[in-house]
Formats: sequence, C-alpha cells, structure tokens
Amino acid sequence: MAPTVERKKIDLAPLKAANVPIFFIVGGPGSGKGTQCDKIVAKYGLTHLSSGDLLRDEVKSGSPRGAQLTAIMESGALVPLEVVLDLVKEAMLIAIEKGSKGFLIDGYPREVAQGQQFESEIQEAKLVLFFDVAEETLVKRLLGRAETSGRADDNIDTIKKRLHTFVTSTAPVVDYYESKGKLVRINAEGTVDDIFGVVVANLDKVTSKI
Ligand SMILES: Nc1ccn([C@@H]2O[C@H](COP(=O)(O)OP(=O)(O)OP(=O)(O)O)[C@@H](O)[C@H]2O)c(=O)n1
Ligand SMILES: Nc1nc2c(ncn2[C@@H]2O[C@H](COP(=O)(O)OP(=O)(O)O)[C@@H](O)[C@H]2O)c(=O)[nH]1
Ligand SMILES: [Mg+2]
Repeated sequence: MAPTVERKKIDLAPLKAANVPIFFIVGGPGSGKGTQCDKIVAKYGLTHLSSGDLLRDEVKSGSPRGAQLTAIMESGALVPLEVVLDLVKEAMLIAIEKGSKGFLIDGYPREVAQGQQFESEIQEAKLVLFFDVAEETLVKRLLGRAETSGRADDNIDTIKKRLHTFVTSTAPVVDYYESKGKLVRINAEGTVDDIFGVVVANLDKVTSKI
C-alpha cells in the first residue's frame, strides 16, 4: 500500500500571478543537470530548484515528511509525486516573494503524471531540456562524484536502480514532451562548456524577455 502522505494547503495565487517562465531539466542520474543549471543561473539569473536537493533537505530537517523519504531514495525508487510537488511549490513561492524571474526545475518531472500534475496545478513549462548521456558514461560520472558527494545513493547498487527507474519512468517523460514540441534534446557527452553552448543557443531563443 502507498504510504500516507502528509499534505498542507498551499496558496499558489502569488506564483500564478507572477507567471514567470518555467523550464524542466531532465536527464539520467549524473547527466550534468546540476552542473549546467549552475551555469544557467550565472548567465540568466533564473532560480534553480533541484527536486533531489529539496528532498535531501527535507530528510535532513528531521520532519515527519522527511522520515518517509530516506528509504525510498536509498532504494532508487521515486518519492510519491504529491510530496515532491508540495516541496517544489513551497520553494517556488519563497523565490517568487524574493522577485524570481523564472525557474529551472532540475530532476523533474520523473514520471509523466508528475509533469501533468505540476502543469495542471501551477503552470505549463516553457521548454524541457533533456541531457542525453549513455548509461556507461552516467555510471562513470556518478562513481567519480561518489568520492566526494557524501550522497547515500551514490553507490553502485543504488546507481543501477536509479538507472532502471530512469529508463522505466522518466524516459517516457522525454517522449511526452517531444510529442508536445517542447523538448530540447542535448547530447551531453561532451565538455561542460560545449554543452553549455548548446543550452545557451536554445535558451536565447525563448528568454529574450527575461
Ligand atoms: N522528482 C523527484 C526527484 C528525486 N526523487 C528521488 O530523489 C533521488 C535523488 O534525486 P536526484 O538528486 O535528482 O538524483 P539523480 O537523478 O540521480 O540526479 P543527480 O545525480 O542530479 O543528483 C531519486 O533517486 C528519487 O528517489 C524523486 O523521487 N522525485
Ligand atoms: N565529463 C563530464 N563530466 C561532467 C559533465 N557535467 C557534469 N559532469 C560530472 O558528472 C557528475 C554528475 O554531474 P551533476 O551535475 O551532479 O549531474 P546530475 O546528476 O545530472 O545533476 C559530476 O561529478 C560532474 O562533475 C560534463 O559535461 N562532462
Ligand atoms: Mg543533481
């Protein structure tokens, strides 16, 4: 049975009224989402929200909601979509109060239903950036990151499960946004700067008003 999820009522009016652009950032674990988001923030001043970081912060906070998450994340499975959506909404509202010009929602959506629920409750994404990297490269990068990340899920067993979850649940997200004409597929096997060049070329087309 699915775990019971604690939910609060969240007033989204200020977020909807701001109507700022929203970009989803999708890619396998270790595909460079976080690395590219840092560079996008430096150039465009968008607000970067990593859904994985929000979940890890919730775990660290010791809240009852956080306690439910540790086991799921260490198993490489997906946290119930309502939990992630509530955390994302709360973080977006705080950023909007501070005058955010738009959002990079990193590691999100992880499943088609998650994207649909976000878009029906908040707003449609402007574009979905997909960092396309072969599994073999992902494993190599994650094992490299494991040496310093301190993340409980950067170990070979969990990495394999995260890759499985990506293929089964998240790959359909890529197809879904492709069919809506919103997907930007970026070959992300190259250097950080080469990949950022492609990112900029695509964002410049839609962010002239930011
Ligand atoms: N929308 C999301 C984001 C994250 N997670 C959970 O949080 C874990 C870590 O997510 P994240 O930090 O995004 O990890 P990766 O995709 O592996 O990518 P990264 O390496 O960028 O941190 C996932 O395995 C999953 O259990 C989730 O369920 N739903
Ligand atoms: N070779 C190479 N390594 C990268 C690139 N981008 C990120 N990395 C490394 O790959 C690992 C995962 O990157 P990260 O940004 O955390 O990816 P995420 O899991 O998608 O957020 C880190 O160790 C990065 O230093 C890239 O373009 N090329
Ligand atoms: Mg990341």
